[in-house]
Amino acid sequence: MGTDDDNYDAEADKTIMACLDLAKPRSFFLYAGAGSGKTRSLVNAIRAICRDQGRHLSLSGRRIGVITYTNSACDEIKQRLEFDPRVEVSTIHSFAWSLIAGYDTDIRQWLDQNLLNEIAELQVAQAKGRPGTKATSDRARSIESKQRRRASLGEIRRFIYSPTGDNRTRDALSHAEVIMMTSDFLGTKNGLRKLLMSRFPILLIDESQDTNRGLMDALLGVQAANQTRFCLGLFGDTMQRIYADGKVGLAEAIPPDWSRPVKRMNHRCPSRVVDLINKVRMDDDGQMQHARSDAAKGVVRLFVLPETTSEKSHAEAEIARSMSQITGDPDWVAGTDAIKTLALEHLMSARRFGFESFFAPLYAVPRIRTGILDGSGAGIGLFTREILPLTQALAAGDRFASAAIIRKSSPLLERDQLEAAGERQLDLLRNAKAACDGLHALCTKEDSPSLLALLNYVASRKLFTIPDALLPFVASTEPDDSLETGVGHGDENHAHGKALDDEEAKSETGAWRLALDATLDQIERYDLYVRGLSPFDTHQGVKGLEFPRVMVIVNDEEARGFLFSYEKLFGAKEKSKTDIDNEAAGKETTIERTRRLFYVTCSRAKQSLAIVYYSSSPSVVRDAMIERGWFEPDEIEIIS
Ligand SMILES: Nc1ncnc2c1ncn2[C@@H]1O[C@H](COP(=O)(O)OP(=O)(O)OP(=O)(O)O)[C@@H](O)[C@H]1O
Repeated sequence: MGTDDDNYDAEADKTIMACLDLAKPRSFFLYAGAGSGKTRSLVNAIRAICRDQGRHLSLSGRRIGVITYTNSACDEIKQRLEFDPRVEVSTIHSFAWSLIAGYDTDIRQWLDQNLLNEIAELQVAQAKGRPGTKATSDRARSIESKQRRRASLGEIRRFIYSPTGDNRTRDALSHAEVIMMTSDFLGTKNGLRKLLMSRFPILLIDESQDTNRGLMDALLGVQAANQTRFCLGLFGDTMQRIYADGKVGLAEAIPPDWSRPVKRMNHRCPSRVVDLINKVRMDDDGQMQHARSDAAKGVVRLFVLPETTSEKSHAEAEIARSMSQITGDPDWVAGTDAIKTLALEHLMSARRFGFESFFAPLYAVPRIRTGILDGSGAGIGLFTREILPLTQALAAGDRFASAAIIRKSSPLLERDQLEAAGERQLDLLRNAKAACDGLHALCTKEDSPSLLALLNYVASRKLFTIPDALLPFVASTEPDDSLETGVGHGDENHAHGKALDDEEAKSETGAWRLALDATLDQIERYDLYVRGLSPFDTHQGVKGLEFPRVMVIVNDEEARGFLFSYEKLFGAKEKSKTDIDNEAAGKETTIERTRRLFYVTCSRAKQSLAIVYYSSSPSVVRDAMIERGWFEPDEIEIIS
């Protein structure tokens, strides 16, 4: 049966291939449920174009553009296409930047106008606000900083966009600015539209339900004006729109002459999970999927616990044990790596995986949040890309790896230094080795040294360059041979045990002051987490991925967000007045948003799925779930 199932939706792939004709392109919209093989169709379609029309592409110097949602999806697709040079796979931000980079005059004008608009908006709010409040002083600061930035625009010759830069400079553009600018330019500048089409006659977008709506509108505009020259291929699932950025009503905005291939089979999930996600979807658009005929039945369980459960990690370990017994699958207890645990909020993962004291303070500062989440923030790289790998190489006695890190990033062995040293090069090497030995000694002396101690040691030995964000915590940058003093400097400088006032804790410097108290083992776990290599992730972060065993943690109270409410979705809490008003006005409600998120998490499971739900009213949840038919009575366990 397997092969029949493999070809169940083969018609959709044929339709797509027919659209991707460079001589006669047609745009298409492949919207289908989870696990239906959309990403697979995308990769197959590109392979087919390269095979059949690759020569034509190469001769005309054009490429197929592919936009993915995350860097890891980008790498995955590149690999599956064996890094074919005729295909350019990028995230939306790098794609946008590749179009507008170098148009510095246009960028400067846009920024100038945008800053003017932002300042005007802030001034209106300021005029209405009460004087003397915190909001007023924040706004005043923001106005000032925008005015300063505006005044300095003339001095910037070349703007940069550096998603992984450790130092933010005045010429750097933010993620949001790059996207907004590109959307505006595509809407108004004919030259840029032509450039886009001549570079990428075919542009395919994966997970397009979450593509920034401004940019999506701009691309739809380009397509509408150039139907015979430009093919836009959208892959996605409206039920999986989980970010606020995506275009609401995208399906309705697609012109009638586009092709709309259909896929109905779920190739990923066992039949019980397909059944569950079909039911979850019933109240949305009612689209149904079939499981493969060779799919296992699989297991789904709902464990409901009181919100007040104190030892949550312990309860979750017990549940994993139960799942192992229920499923007969020993991997549920084979160590956390075999399970993927999905939490609603990063802090919940940080708490469970053990990197909260490093992460929480930095994550609390909105301005630097993105960089903290993707590991690119200012100051982060010193720990994750330099100190951590070096200490690991030293601990493993891997002299080759430690030498490679030093050569790559340490100022001690920079080429200029080596050249200037002439005969004394050996001294430099000895000095670098002594600095490494000292670092190793610091790490072995304490269980796991504090980041502050490490920072000060590294600064005192000039082992790595200290990024601006961390300079306030370095007591002295003079060389210092004493390990003890190196550590001591930090303690002096650092307000140990001193509570920070609110204002300071919310600033980047205040946040670092707290985060530097964390130990190096937290960096190790944080690094695994942001690279997607830990057993934890968020409900949102696993879009597009799949895992054999999935544990979904649901806890509104711990997540403290306002965008999602599982309590309302599961019937433990009444709809609010706003929900009812939104519903009446045809606007999106919290319940709809949460339902889509729940659909995404459940549909990641390839074998078995445990939902661990901390609720204010466990028995109400059980009754509601049975009544709605999402779970059978024997699939629900209340743990008190
Ligand atoms: N026709 C097929 N035959 C066999 N396996 C398939 C087929 N299509 C997809 N699969 C497998 O099913 C799984 C899901 O495929 P894929 O990730 O492409 O789905 P998707 O539609 O992009 O999912 P999602 O929307 O959940 O991200 C993958 O393991 C893939 O290899």
